[in-house]
Amino acid sequence: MNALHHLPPAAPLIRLRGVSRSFGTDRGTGVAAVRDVSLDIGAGEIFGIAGRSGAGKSTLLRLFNLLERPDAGTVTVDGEELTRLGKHALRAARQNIGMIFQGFNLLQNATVADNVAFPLKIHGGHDRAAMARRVADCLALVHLEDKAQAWPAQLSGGQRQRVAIARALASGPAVLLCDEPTSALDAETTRSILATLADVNRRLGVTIVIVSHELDVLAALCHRVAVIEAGEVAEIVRPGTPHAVTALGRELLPLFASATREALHA
Ligand SMILES: Nc1ncnc2c1ncn2[C@@H]1O[C@H](COP(=O)(O)OP(=O)(O)OP(=O)(O)O)[C@@H](O)[C@H]1O
Repeated sequence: MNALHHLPPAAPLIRLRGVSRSFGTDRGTGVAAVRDVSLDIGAGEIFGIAGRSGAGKSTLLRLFNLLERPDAGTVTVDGEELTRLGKHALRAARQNIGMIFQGFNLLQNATVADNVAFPLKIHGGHDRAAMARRVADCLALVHLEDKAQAWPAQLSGGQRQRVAIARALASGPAVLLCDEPTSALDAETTRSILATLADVNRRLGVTIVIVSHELDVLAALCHRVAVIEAGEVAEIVRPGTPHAVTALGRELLPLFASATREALHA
């Protein structure tokens, strides 16, 4: 189904047009992981990506910042068509797109503060005082001011993911991509990470795209959720959708009424 039926009314911050990505096609055993996906995601939206294992969720997410290069189609973020950019310009454009992962991906040999400062150091242009202020602001946003000098190994899983969120926000991105951000966490910690993401969205206006196999996580946090089947957008559901056409969509709909969602969107 073509997702253009579900465009948000405002000008989209993220626009995918006819995006496809296959793996291993040269050997004739190719997997079409993402097939001709067109999507618009509005500024300030929290957009979920659901799907069974192997449906193409992570590949689709990695196309948003060109961690995966599409074989066909265009990806535009905040007015910049990423698929047209050369290496140097793409690196600059990626400062506008933060990302967090299931495994946190922190530097183990660096303090919390140095982890958060890392993207700022890489891209340069910040003096020490400005960098220190930015790191402090980002750590305050995720309530970890007191852990600046701690090492990742001294933190809980939830605290590590909050450091990863602070690091992803350090360069002031318009977009935060989240790949299974709570899958390594217990239920209570998951709720606290969802609260942090909702807070980041509300306070900073950051547009969030989140992949999760946990439907309750997506239903609690997202304004809309795309259901991916065999690399295609099978449908897009949101609270108030009268009925869903996919099995996952039908599982999602009642979950939109959860207490966690009410708390996050109060
Ligand atoms: N680097 C790669 N090389 C070859 N095949 C790949 C690669 N990455 C993904 N695939 C294949 O593409 C398809 C989609 O994978 P993807 O990881 O995007 O799915 P997913 O929905 O995120 O799955 P899961 O929920 O299990 O993580 C799968 O068949 C997978 O095996």
